[in-house]
Amino acid sequence: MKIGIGADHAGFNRKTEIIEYLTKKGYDVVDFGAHSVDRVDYPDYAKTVSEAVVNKEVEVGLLVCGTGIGMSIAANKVKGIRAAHVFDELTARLAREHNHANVIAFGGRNQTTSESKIIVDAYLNAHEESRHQHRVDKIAAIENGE
Ligand SMILES: O=C(CO)[C@H](O)[C@H](O)[C@H](O)COP(=O)(O)O
Repeated sequence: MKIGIGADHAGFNRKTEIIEYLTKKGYDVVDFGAHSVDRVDYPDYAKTVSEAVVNKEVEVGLLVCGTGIGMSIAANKVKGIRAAHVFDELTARLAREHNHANVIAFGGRNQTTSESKIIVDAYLNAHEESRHQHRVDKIAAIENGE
């Protein structure tokens, strides 16, 4: 699976750890920056990763900022993105199963590395449940102004 990942300065170190973790597991991880802890703006990275998901350059996106909130808000402005702000194993799993989230956002400042790894594993190992498709379709209808 090809995964896109992005972070701001607050998520940079966690991004680095997650890239190493996922690469060792055999995932193909594309790093969309940031590339240092220099202060940057999270919407720039949310946009880049989200566009890569929509354009099918990657299958899913992972976004890390301080809390995950800003990244999720920004990512959801990109048409076709269902970004979930997740904070534990359950929310990460259900984001995929129920909400068909194609992006997850989480915090580099409010959780530990091992908690982030649990979140990422839960999301990547989960599968979209077809019984929720009609609800996801209704989200798309809202996005399309229907
Ligand atoms: O905006 C955020 C979450 O909603 C992110 O956590 C940012 O990383 C955070 O706002 C950055 O804050 P800083 O004080 O500029 O480091």
